[in-house]
Amino acid sequence: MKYCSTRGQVRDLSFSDAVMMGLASDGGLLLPEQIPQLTQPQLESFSRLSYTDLAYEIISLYATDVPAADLRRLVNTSYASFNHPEITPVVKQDDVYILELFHGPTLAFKDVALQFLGNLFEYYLIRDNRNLNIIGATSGDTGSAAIAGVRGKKNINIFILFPFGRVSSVQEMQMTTVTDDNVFNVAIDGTFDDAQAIIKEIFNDQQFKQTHALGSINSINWVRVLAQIVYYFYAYFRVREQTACEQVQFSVPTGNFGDIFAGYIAGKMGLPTRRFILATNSNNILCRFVNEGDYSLADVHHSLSPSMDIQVASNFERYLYYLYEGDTAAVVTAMDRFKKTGKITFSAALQTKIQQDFVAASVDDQQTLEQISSFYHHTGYLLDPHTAVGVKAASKVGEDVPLVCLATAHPAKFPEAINKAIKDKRPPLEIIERLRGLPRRCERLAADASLIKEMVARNSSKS
Ligand SMILES: Cc1ncc(COP(=O)(O)O)c(C=O)c1O
Ligand SMILES: N[C@@H](CCOP(=O)(O)O)C(=O)O
Repeated sequence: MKYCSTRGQVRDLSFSDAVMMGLASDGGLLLPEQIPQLTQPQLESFSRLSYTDLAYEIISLYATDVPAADLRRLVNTSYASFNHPEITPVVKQDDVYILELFHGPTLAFKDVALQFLGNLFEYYLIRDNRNLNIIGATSGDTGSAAIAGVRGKKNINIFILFPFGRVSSVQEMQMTTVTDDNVFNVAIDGTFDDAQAIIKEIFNDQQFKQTHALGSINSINWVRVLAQIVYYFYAYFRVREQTACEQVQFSVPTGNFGDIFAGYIAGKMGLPTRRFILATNSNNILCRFVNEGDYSLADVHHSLSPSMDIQVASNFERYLYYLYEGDTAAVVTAMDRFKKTGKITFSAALQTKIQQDFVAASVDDQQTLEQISSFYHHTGYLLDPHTAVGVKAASKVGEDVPLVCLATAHPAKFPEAINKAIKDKRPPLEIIERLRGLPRRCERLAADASLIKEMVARNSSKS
């Protein structure tokens, strides 16, 4: 399998080179040159596999230059850190299938890919005897999952930027209580979008990137998307066992468009699914894109589902590549226009195509709180605010097939929102309680790429 950029200037990369390149050197995002199509017998044989075996089979279709025995070991090691034997179990609550993606070390879906990516990085670094400086942006969950994926690993430094005061207290504690020498937490004065823009700006300085051996853990990195494809298949097989359904529908709470894009790729591989439900909070740029063909920037709102407080959705560019049928010049024109004007509009014909892939709804904070509360009182099951956005959106635009809602985080990560939804309800968890009172390390900086570069340069030789 070879990889190419959405912007057309990079092609023919191996999987390993794509992993290490992160952001494509022409400023685009990397994608596989073809998407493998699963045959019916393959689907049937995959349906009987455990999560880790399924992950191995799917990842091996894309990671074609990693020797089979090494890949199997990497996959097995990555999912051994999960606290549920099924890794991503599906539980039925009322008439909704909840795909629980929060059984990893930091209690969010990010662990599914970042445990694997951390191990993959370590594998390459040992093999090639080199160092890596990871830089990443987080609105709360990617940061702690990435840190958990690489902490204690030799030859790696990690620098994580998060928006000051905009992540939940638990998310901040999960990051800043990791005081290992190779972990650098930076609270920036700005939004997640500012943090992500800084990361892309630094990656686009090719000389700095080479000199300091930069690596990416955000969904900029194809591996993030790849590892997330697996659980869409896993969930479909579990629901099919219970319902004998031909198709399911997934509702995906969305911010950076990475998770739902993984589902979209699964669909292209042959997953029997209806249109994906794209669920946003009040930061609804993606919802407007689907419903009105209007992808235009607005201010970032601070919501009760803070990990989705995003306007500039990184993986949107990957979807554009398919929407424009691989026309990289059209992708470049659209991305340039967005950079200059903050807006891309889509013709009626393109809107029809978009609406064949997605339906969308946006859910405000009040509706999120009501959804958490009503679901809890009806079923006894506590939804985190992001998951609640997905469940509520599905009630607005879902179709008449079994519904799988992605539970992207554990409610214990968002005590403020839970407490607002259900008076006096606190979902304490031992692994979080243990962090309280631990020493913390975090630097606060202005949202300025040059300050982050200085920090990386100052520390990069220490790995
Ligand atoms: C808990 C949670 N749910 C949903 C999302 C949205 O996922 P994506 O950014 O891949 O669209 C995020 C952040 O990315 C998150 O942390
Ligand atoms: N919601 C994310 C934002 C970063 O997205 P990513 O999927 O590109 O890493 C977070 O929790 O940090």
